[in-house]
Amino acid sequence: MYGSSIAGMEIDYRNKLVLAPMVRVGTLPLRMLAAEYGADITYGEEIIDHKLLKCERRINDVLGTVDVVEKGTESVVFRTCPEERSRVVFQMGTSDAVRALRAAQIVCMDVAAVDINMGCPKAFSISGGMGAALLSKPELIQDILTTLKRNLDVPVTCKIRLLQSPKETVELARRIEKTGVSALAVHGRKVADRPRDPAKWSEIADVVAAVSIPVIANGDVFEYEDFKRIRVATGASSVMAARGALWNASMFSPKGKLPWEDVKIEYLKKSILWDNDMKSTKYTLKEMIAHYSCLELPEGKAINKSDTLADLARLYEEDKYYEHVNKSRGRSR
Ligand SMILES: Cc1cc2nc3c(=O)[nH]c(=O)nc-3n(C[C@H](O)[C@H](O)[C@H](O)COP(=O)(O)O)c2cc1C
Repeated sequence: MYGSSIAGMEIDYRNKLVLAPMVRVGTLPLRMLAAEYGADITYGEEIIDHKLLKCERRINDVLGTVDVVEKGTESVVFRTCPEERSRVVFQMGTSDAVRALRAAQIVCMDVAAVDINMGCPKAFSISGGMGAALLSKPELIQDILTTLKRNLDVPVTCKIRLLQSPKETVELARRIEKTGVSALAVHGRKVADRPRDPAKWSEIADVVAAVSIPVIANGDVFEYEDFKRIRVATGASSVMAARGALWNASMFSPKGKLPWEDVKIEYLKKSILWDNDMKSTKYTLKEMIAHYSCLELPEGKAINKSDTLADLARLYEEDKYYEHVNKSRGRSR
């Protein structure tokens, strides 16, 4: 059912495997695929409050989805469906409590929780006072989180990076806990760290020891076994994976990883099924190929030249599936 009330319902953040928020990657197909393999909670990509405020909510009867679409256009900013309602987390970029609340109200009836990104080190985030810029503004963090917490019926959470010293990170985590958030995700890297720098699990452990809300540990979890390793090392309630899941979403499966080529095709099929944004599908496929193979080979070049999902379906000999999906949509109209 679309938008039916789950007011007051809390996600259980204990012992969960979580798909991390990833720009351009964490759209509906990857979220559904990760959940199929075993992810319990799936974050959407970060969407900036300013962008959300230009959008309206539309029911898409053809796909069976709820679409958040830029007004006056057909540009889908966020697509979700009732099947993922109990596990999808909407992540937002913001630098202002009132704006964050107005934006969150557009999506909150269709998602399980709202998360604020306090870790993005990219220039566009920092210059807008968002993402990691918030880490040095504890009063603003408090204002944003308490405003959302008081006015939304869904759980509110945030995702931070490590500060300069474990003491500073712990102080911030304690302040965040006081706002009443339901969980805190900690990416075990500092703002200046690069993805290749090892995540500091011991500094996540310091946060876990200092707060009593569930902590979601994030950083360098690539294999199913790593979920247990990071939980043992940090004591965290739950674990979040980003790049590992982007490269091979079957990492969430207790049965072990499937060959990445198979997962790639499953991802393409989900993209077709949910009529995903072509830029998101192309980017995600290219990231998989760049990791396991090479974008300079014919496959990568062909993806670059593809303009539509139909082109990709043809490239991977999934044209029959593409036609079948489109025919059945025609019938449901
Ligand atoms: C392609 C990509 C996009 C990302 N986008 C976001 C985002 O939208 N919001 C966010 O909080 N973190 C984002 N991140 C950071 C991840 O959520 C995660 O914190 C980081 O990659 C560390 O986890 P890992 O070691 O499992 O990759 C992104 C990471 C990647 C690789």
